[in-house]
Amino acid sequence: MLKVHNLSKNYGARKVLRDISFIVNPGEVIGLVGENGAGKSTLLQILATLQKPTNGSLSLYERNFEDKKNLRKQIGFVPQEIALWDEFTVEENMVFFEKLAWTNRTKTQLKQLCLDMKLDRWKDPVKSLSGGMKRKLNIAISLIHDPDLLLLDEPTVGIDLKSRKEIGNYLKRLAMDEGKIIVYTSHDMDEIISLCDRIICIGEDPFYKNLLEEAGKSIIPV
Ligand SMILES: Nc1ncnc2c1ncn2[C@@H]1O[C@H](COP(=O)(O)OP(=O)(O)OP(=O)(O)O)[C@@H](O)[C@H]1O
Repeated sequence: MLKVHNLSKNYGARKVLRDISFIVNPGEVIGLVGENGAGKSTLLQILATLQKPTNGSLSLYERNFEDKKNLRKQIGFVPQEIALWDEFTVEENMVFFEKLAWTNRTKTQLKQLCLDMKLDRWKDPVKSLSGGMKRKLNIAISLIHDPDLLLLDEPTVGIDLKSRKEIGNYLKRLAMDEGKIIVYTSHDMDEIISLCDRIICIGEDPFYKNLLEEAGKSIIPV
């Protein structure tokens, strides 16, 4: 279970997140929506332990977020910016990140993760991949250490519709079958509506809340 209690984040005088509290249960896919600059990436980075909140407390399965070293073993993060070794092949990238992970994986398992993400360019250098293919590889890398909490910041930008649906279904199954917690930001409301169990609306603008309520989605009050 992920618990966030009275979380705030200021950048200097700018108050980005104000007093946010919510709980996410194992097996849930949570959408994070809001206008540009609302604070979605900031919240994801705090959940990924990459930023400290100004105030508030967080825990994942009762492990406090002060315990970063152990917590990071339980968290997978796909940032907005693609972070890969361009000169290396897909295989070499997967093997490199496997060495940094805490779980040992065979090459067959690593290759299967790429195939699960609809990426079949195992022997090709990353620099020869399209933007969407690089994003698929980024998602596969985030899954290598089998995290309990998976955080994805606009992961499907540039990915074709068919692959997006397949990756979405894969993530949903991961949550349902293995109890993973998935928190996901996207500006694609159709994707959010079809993929997410519950949704957090960040920011003051009621646009997203109204739209989601009209679509009959469950909104997490923060
Ligand atoms: N490191 C930083 N230093 C100062 N201000 C920051 C920093 N990072 C983000 N901000 C500001 O915090 C606010 C929230 O930014 P954030 O990237 O979290 O928004 P977002 O909801 O993810 O936006 P988008 O939909 O455009 O990706 C913005 O006003 C941004 O300018």
